[in-house]
Amino acid sequence: MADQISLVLVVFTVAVALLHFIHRWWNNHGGRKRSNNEENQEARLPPGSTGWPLIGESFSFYRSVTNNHPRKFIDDREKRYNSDIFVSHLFGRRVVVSADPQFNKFVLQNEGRLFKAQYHESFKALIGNYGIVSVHGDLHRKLHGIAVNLLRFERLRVDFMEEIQSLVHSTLDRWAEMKDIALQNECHQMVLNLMAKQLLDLSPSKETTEICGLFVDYTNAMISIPIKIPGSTYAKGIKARQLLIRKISEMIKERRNHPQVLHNDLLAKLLEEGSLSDEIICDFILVLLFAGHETSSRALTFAIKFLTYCPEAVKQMQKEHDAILKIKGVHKKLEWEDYKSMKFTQCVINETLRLGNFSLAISREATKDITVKDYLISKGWMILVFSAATHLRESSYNEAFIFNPWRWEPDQDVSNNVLFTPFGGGPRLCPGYHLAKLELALFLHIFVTRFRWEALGNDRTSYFPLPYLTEGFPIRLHCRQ
Ligand code: HEM
Repeated sequence: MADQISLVLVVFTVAVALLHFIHRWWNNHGGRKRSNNEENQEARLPPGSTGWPLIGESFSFYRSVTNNHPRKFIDDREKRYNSDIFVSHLFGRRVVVSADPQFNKFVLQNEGRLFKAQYHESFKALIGNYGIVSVHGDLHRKLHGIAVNLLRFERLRVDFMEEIQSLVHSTLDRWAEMKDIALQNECHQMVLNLMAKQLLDLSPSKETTEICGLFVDYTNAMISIPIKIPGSTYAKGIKARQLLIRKISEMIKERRNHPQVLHNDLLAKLLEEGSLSDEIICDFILVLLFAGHETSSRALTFAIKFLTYCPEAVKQMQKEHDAILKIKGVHKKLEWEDYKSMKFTQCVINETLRLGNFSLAISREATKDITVKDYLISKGWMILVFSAATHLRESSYNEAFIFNPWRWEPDQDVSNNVLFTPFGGGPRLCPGYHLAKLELALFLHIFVTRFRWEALGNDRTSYFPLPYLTEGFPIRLHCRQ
């Protein structure tokens, strides 16, 4: 027995020593030295570690972003290296992680010149050849311009204001009957219905529920291990993409065959444009559907979650919105001026976007060698623009982990705030920026004027791969009056 224990101890010690040796060798040779630069340039890489072979520092990163504290990964390394730009190795790639707001802004502004959005082939297979997020150059400029134009202020004012309110009201009628709802799922379906209506003129029906189901598979595949074997999450996502593209493509054919039937939606405007092929339109619509509902629906859920634990903010919201209702009358739809008058609501929205971090980090690839703070980032390196780190930095936001909408009262105009970038920046700045804020404001108006509510149980936040509440945030609704 003693012999066996000794043998186990020896094997264990040798294994630990071996792993330690591999770890050191990887950091000294594997991770750093594979840069295409000479020795003197290597020395100027940002500080950092490429962690363990293959897995790198993925586990520490994963633990941090799934544990309610997405800054921990950054905090630990900032302390260790005394730098907010450092090297790491995440999910199979060596990366430069940046929590430096000025450098982050520089990276996003220089998209297409010094950096480019670059995604793995498996992701591109889901997005399509012409999905706006993965195209570059002239085609990107054209598609981005079309998206900005389709979602600009004037369009929102005319085409979206009324529709959003009707859909939110009819959804909340249903919620009022249900009383207990799983808010996260419900918001997901509601925002998908909104996008389906605005993009494809589809009213809530069996078809939109089916599309929502396909989107679950599609979204899961975006964040899965990309193995395309029958039954795998990734394979299901590819299948969902095919079905979704087929649906959009059939709608395009139908519209081309029956031009006399008029539709007031974004697909109609894309067809009027006349310069895009059907394949481009299909990929474009699919990405808009995806980008437009995955982020906004989470923002709606988180806004209610944050408010739930901040009764003072709920009181102030109700005061603001009850006053608007009193002037308008209960049955009249809100107009643009009413939306613009929601001052405290804008603070709640900013704070929700800051604390919710619906786009935790944005990745880019360096297309040239770049020097920053005396560090050299070589061409081909991936850069992780960690906007959440800036949003949750104590030195920028006092008690950064506390929901405090009043912090935005002195300065609600965030357009030039380099510390606050929930919608990214530069040539890929989110074109749905204004729509998302409008959806949030109108939803909050209708929700707080119609309901009081309470949370049913405790929920935990995970930020990976997209922020979500682990229990789906079940709530009980009570009609006000
Ligand atoms: C709270 C809601 C939203 C947040 C936090 C958000 C965030 C972002 C961010 C950070 C980016 C930049 C990604 C990058 O630089 O790689 C982006 C891009 C994009 N967003 Fe949004 N978004 C939201 C809502 C929407 C909505 C409602 C739509 C459309 C209906 C939309 C459509 C897009 C599109 C098409 C892109 C790609 C732009 C490009 O690559 O040129 N987003 N979004």
